[in-house]
Amino acid sequence: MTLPNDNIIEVLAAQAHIWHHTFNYINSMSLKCALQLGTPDIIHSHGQAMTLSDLVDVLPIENNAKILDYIFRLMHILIHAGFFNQTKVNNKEDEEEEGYILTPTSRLLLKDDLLSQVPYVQTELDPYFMDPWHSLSKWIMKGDESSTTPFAFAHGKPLFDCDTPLVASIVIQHCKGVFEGLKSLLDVGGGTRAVAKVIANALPEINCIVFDLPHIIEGCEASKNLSYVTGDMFQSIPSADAMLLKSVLHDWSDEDCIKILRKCKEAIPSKENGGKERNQQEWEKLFFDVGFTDYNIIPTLGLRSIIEAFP
Ligand SMILES: C[S@@+](CC[C@H](N)C(=O)[O-])C[C@H]1O[C@@H](n2cnc3c(N)ncnc32)[C@H](O)[C@@H]1O
Repeated sequence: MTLPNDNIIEVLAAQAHIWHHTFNYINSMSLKCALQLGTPDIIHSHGQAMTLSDLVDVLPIENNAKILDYIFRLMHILIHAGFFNQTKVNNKEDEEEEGYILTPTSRLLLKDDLLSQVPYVQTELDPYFMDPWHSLSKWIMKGDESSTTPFAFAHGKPLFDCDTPLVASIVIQHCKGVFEGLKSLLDVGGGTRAVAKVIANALPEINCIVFDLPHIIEGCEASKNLSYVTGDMFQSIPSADAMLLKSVLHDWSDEDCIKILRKCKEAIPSKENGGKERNQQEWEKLFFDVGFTDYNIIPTLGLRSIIEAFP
C-alpha cells in the first residue's frame, strides 16, 4: 500500500491518537498502583525530594534490587502524567541526583488530607466499577437490562463523595452570594452531610437540613444550625427557602429528575429568591418543564458548576 506524501503526517497523527487511547489505561493503573504502595504519602513524609533508592528502601516491597527498575518506570509514567515531579537533591553519598517531589495533583492523593481524593480513585478503579466496561458491547448487543452496565450507578448508596469538602469549601469561598438572604437550606440527598456541615459552619444564620434516606441519616446528631430529616425525595421533600442538590440529579433519568425537581419546587415557599450528564439546553428544558421561572449557571467548580433554579 502506498500513501500520498501529504497524507503521511495525518495518518501518523491518527495512529498516535489511537495508541494514545488504547494505552490510556496505563496511566490509571499506574495511579492505582502508586496509591496501593502509598507512594504520595511516603514522598510527603520524606520531607524533601526523594531519590529512587530512598523510595525503594521504604516502599512495602520484597525484592528491592530487582524491583528498582520497575519503580523507576512506574515513576516515569506518573511524572509524565503530572502526578509527580523531579528536582535535584543530594543523595546519601552527597552526590547530586534527581529526586521525586509531589505536584499539586499528588497533594490531593495524600490519605489524610482533608481534600483527599484517594477513596474516590480507589473506588472508581476497583474491578467492581471497571469490569462492566469490558462487556459494554456485549450488553449493548444483548440489551440485557438485568446485568450491570458502566452507566448503572448504585442509587441510594453514597459510595464516594470525597470531593464534597473540596467543593463545599470552594462554594463558600467563591459563591457565598448564592446563599444570601436564606434562612433555611435543605441538602436533598445530602449523603455524608459534608456540604451541609461546611455551609452550617460558615453561615450560622442559615438553618441547614440534611435530607436523605433513613439508613443514611441513621445515627446523625443535630447540632446548632444543622439538623437531619429522613424521607424519600420522590414522595415528599421538607420545606426550606432553598434546595441544594449536589451529585444527585445526574444519577437519575429525565423522568425521575422532573419528579425530584417538582418535589423541590413544591417545597420552596413561593417568593423571589432563590443518570446522565446534561448540557445547558437540557438543563434549561428540565427546569422550565418543571415550572422554574429562571436559572443561573455559575461555572466556578472546575469540571462542575453551581446551578441556581428560581421558583
Ligand atoms: C451520590 S450521593 C450524593 C451525596 C451528597 N449530595 C454529596 O454530593 O456528597 C446521592 C445521595 O442521594 C441519596 N438518595 C438516593 N435516593 C434517595 C431518595 N429517594 N430520597 C432521598 N435521598 C436519596 C443517597 O442516599 C445519597 O446520599
